[in-house]
Amino acid sequence: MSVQEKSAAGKGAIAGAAGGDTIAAVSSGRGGAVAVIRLSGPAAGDVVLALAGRVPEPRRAVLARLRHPDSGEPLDQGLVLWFPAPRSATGEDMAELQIHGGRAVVAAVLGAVLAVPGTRPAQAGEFTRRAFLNGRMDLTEAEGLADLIGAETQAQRRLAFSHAFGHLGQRVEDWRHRLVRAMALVEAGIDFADEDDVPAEARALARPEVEALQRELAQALGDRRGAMVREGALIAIAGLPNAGKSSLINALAARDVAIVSDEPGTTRDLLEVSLDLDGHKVMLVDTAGLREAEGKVEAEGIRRARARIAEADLVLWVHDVAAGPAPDEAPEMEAPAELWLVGNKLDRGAGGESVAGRWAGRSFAVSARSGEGLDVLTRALGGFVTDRTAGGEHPALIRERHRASAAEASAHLGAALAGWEELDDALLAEELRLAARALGRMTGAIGVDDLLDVVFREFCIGK
Ligand SMILES: Nc1nc2c(ncn2[C@@H]2O[C@H](COP(=O)(O)OP(=O)(O)OP(=O)(O)O)[C@@H](O)[C@H]2O)c(=O)[nH]1
Repeated sequence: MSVQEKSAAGKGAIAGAAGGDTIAAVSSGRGGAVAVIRLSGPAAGDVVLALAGRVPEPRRAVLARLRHPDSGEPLDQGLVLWFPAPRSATGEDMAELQIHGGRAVVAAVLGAVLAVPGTRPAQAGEFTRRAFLNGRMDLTEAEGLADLIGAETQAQRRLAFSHAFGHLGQRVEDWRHRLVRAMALVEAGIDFADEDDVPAEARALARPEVEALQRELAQALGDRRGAMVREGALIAIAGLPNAGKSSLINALAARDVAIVSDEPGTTRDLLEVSLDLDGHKVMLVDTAGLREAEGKVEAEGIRRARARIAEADLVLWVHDVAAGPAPDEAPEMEAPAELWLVGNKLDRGAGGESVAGRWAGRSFAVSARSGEGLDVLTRALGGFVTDRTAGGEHPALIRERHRASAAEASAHLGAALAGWEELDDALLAEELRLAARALGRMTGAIGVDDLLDVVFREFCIGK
């Protein structure tokens, strides 16, 4: 079979879901010794034939000299891989050229690839978009892949990995299938309305399943672990002016990121630093000293600080041990999720005294200046994030998009359950259908054209 015939056969199998162009891009990062050029689309085989002189056996790396298709000039020697449709990452004919990573080599080979008719440069995320359109992955897997590529910490990598390889998608599809079964039962009431005993019985059978789904959705919505791993646990550093908040952040971040000065009220705005703490992403937020503001700017800083403290997973209340005994509790604060006391400036005062009351077991003594006590605090922070993100199954919902879909589904299930006895069959079935639709949008099984640009623009070119 010629390459063209092979390509045509492959294209038939995938019903041309992503259009007829063949896309090409450098998929490896800059500056490596080896560069990878990927191709996807019906002309991928033509390109390999034109540059390498032959198309290798599927999925076998073959060393080949690559020439310009027009001039015949040798450009480089490298490995060529051929993945005919539909067993390829995108579901289309694909090829990969592994060549030397030099700038001129890459430019020459990519130029030669794009000289073959029917090829064009790929847009960001276009390979993955084609994989989605050809049914090789669902939308949550595509998002997981974006997160896997962007993962900065090991916890993010682990979460993204399970997400990229179907964990979330399977759970959502399971919910949706159960919901569709419940809906079929309710609809049986519509179809057999003239048979007296069917409607009531079918409804009664569907109800426990809908209740169970509602419970599972509520539990998934209440689980913040996914967001905490992906976006980082938010740790706010609060305290009176001059307590050493900025110095503590600098010491924890081991770099000078916050302005440190001995003039109270220096931190007028919020400064956020992202850290990798024991493999977990943590966002440290330096908040303006909470006190009666002297100026408008400082007042605004304090307002923002309070808002951020209210959303924090943990607040470290920094206290200057040289300024007197630790307060019994943090002054002027709405109760945050969790509050620890950090007695700072240990180098200047006693300070290490045990603290009772609400701080017991959650107080630390450090010196941001000398570094004393910081190792204990850092370990405790790592332990806090590990505790909050570990355990049980992988979180079901990771992004805001997932939460919004799940919340929408849950609202429809709530409406269905609230009206279970009164609603007529058609209205009840409609609530269940809308809930199933909201879940379907999460995996991309249903009506997501409007979402694709948003999801795939996160990717880099070549992925
Ligand atoms: N001796 C000593 N001085 C410290 C320590 N930490 C901070 N300081 C000093 O305390 C002063 C205030 O420190 P900052 O880090 O700016 O305090 P802040 O809480 O961020 O202050 P505001 O921005 O005004 O709210 C500076 O002069 C620091 O050098 C410490 O551990 N020991």
